[in-house]
Amino acid sequence: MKVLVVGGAGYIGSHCVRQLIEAGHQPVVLDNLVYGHRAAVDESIVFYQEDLGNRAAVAEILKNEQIELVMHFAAFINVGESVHEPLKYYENNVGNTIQLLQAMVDAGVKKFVFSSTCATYGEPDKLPLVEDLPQAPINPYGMTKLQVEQLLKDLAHCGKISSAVFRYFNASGAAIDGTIGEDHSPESHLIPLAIFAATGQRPALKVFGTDYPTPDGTCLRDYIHVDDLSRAHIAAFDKLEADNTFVHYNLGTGTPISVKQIIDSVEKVTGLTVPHEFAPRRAGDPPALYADNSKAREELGWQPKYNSVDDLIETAWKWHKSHPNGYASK
Ligand SMILES: NC(=O)c1ccc[n+]([C@@H]2O[C@H](COP(=O)([O-])OP(=O)(O)OC[C@H]3O[C@@H](n4cnc5c(N)ncnc54)[C@H](O)[C@@H]3O)[C@@H](O)[C@H]2O)c1
Ligand SMILES: O=c1ccn([C@@H]2O[C@H](COP(=O)(O)OP(=O)(O)O[C@H]3O[C@H](CO)[C@H](O)[C@H](O)[C@H]3O)[C@@H](O)[C@H]2O)c(=O)[nH]1
Repeated sequence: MKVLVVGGAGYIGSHCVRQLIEAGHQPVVLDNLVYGHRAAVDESIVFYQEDLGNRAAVAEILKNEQIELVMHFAAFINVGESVHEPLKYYENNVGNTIQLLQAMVDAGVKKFVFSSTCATYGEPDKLPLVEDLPQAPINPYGMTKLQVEQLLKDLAHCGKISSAVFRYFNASGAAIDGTIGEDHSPESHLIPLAIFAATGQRPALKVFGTDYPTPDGTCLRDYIHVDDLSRAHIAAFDKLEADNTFVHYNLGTGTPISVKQIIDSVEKVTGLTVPHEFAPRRAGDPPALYADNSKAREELGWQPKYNSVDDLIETAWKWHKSHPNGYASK
């Protein structure tokens, strides 16, 4: 299948490009490089430095490249920033996505895979999270993703575009060979920050909240390896053959892991100490988020390969050790 990977120079998109090639597909990447890295995508891959909101240019690319399916990873992803700059988030995550979908309709491309998030569930009453729980995001970032999900349902209903939507839990880890990995700027995610604290590249890690109603008082999350995410996306391609399709899946391991457990694991894997200090809760953090992933297992025949957080952190460590300054290390 010839696939346009929008946001393919970003963290998750670049890993998916690799998995697409391994699975025998032909990826073409579109990214405006506002946050992505050209070096995250092999030079042999056709690369368009373009904004997804440029409907005419994207339609042209879709037609010229004879694209059959679009995978959409491009978005602004910082929850805290979305609270202070909602327009920036609605403009890119919703407005530009509408332009992309319009371009697909213009070019007659009908298959779409979308990166959504567990943030669409807000603060759930029940755990683990199953897909049919109510979606009530508590921040603009989550709301932009929920709005696109709704639009995709409507587009499936009228037969214009069939979609597979994936609600990711905490995307983590790096390619097994350590050649590509996570390089967000600014970095806000726990695992890279814990590693940077261990190596002395950053100050002590702040543990946001130690008084949560969890076994050790710190937040519980579900850390899922980027390659496991990518494999689930590819497993859903068959579902998109039929018109009027809208399928949606949680992607997590199903195992809750606390912030303290992540610190312990980083110390074990790196052999270094993670200097850390206790800090107040971070606004908008639910105490616990972890997936019931049985729907993806049953319907896609998918299962995560990385069920041990040590194995997952091992891959992140291999990347950070060999690229202490991310892609700028090259
Ligand atoms: N990282 C996580 O833990 C996580 C969790 C849940 C959902 N997601 C979703 O997964 C997707 C990928 O996340 P990521 O961590 O890889 O983010 P990322 O920032 O590393 O990648 C996003 C890519 O999109 C590109 N981009 C942004 N706006 C663009 C535009 N207008 N035109 C063209 N390119 C544009 C950026 O340059 C970047 O390369 C996002 O949609 C995010 O909301 C991520
Ligand atoms: O310096 C830090 C950073 C994080 N944490 C804690 O570590 C856990 C994980 O935090 P991350 O920022 O790594 O991830 P989030 O769970 O906040 O965010 C994830 O889920 C969000 C939805 O809620 C978005 O989708 C986001 O892109 C995705 O990474 C949270 O309990 C957070 O409070 C710390 O204690 N210290």
